[in-house]
Amino acid sequence: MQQAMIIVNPSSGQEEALEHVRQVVQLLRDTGYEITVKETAKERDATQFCITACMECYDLVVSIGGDGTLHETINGLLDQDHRPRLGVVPLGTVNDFARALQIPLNPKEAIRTLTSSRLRTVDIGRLNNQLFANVVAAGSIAEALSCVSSKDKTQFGAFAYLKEGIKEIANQSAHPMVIRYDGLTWEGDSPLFLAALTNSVGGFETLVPDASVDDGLLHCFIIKDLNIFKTITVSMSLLWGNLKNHKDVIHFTTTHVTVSSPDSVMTNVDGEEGPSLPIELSVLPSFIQVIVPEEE
Ligand SMILES: Nc1ncnc2c1ncn2[C@@H]1O[C@H](COP(=O)(O)OP(=O)(O)OP(=O)(O)O)[C@@H](O)[C@H]1O
Repeated sequence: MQQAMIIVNPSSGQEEALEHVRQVVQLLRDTGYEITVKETAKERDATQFCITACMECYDLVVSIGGDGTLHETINGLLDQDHRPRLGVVPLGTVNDFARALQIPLNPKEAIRTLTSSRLRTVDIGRLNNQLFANVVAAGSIAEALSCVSSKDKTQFGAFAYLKEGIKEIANQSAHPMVIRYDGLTWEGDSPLFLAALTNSVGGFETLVPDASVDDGLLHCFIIKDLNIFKTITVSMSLLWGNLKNHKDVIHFTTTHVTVSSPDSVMTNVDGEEGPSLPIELSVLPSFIQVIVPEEE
């Protein structure tokens, strides 16, 4: 019999997570899985549970929660020989990973998708000694994004991030950064360096429209030091899906990049606060298999 582990953050999804778990258990049991349910109580629990699933050769891990729970779950796959398939039931406010894979954002529909026979092979990123599923941002805007409240995210969606980002640029708080990739070095003041694996970043599917989950690439952006007027034009470019062509934005794709600064600069990793610079990023191509909806 195949074994599935359900990792659930009971505090996500307006406290309805446990009701969704009951449906997932029923569905997967009917499909012939033996089920283990693990509820997270604190940071890193999801990582520990996923490590157990790898060591005990589970066939499937289902992450029920927001992008934070998903991020912690995939971190259990680091340096493991056996990596279970992944199912996702998105209960967060942004759900970038589900968006990028066209997994329904409605939890009930996402649960039905778990019986799909279609798997998608997906790249994962490595940041120093941890993994990420979607995006790493560094700089003063990244710091501001970590402070976006759940209330604002629920109320304004992706625009809550835009609001904080614009406010931060208006504060003119760029940091000196040194960014090295493919034998090249960029040095200058920047309020934001961003590396995305997927086309959905902070709920914006227009930021990196051409990124795909299996292209083996980090899609990187360096925003140059901006004044208020340029901030508006950069924001418009983001919304229109052509940020990479803006003259105050440097865009490149790579498989390996390092970012450092003489200042103390924080990062944001998959929407949660990350380590401070320096960071080294790389791609782990075709790292996991994720259950996605059947093709129409
Ligand atoms: N039982 C728990 N109670 C409170 N927090 C928890 C619990 N279990 C895990 N956490 C922490 O909550 C963090 C955020 O969880 P998650 O992203 O799933 O939910 P969310 O905040 O609803 O989503 P979003 O960030 O998209 O709004 C996780 O990174 C984890 O460290």
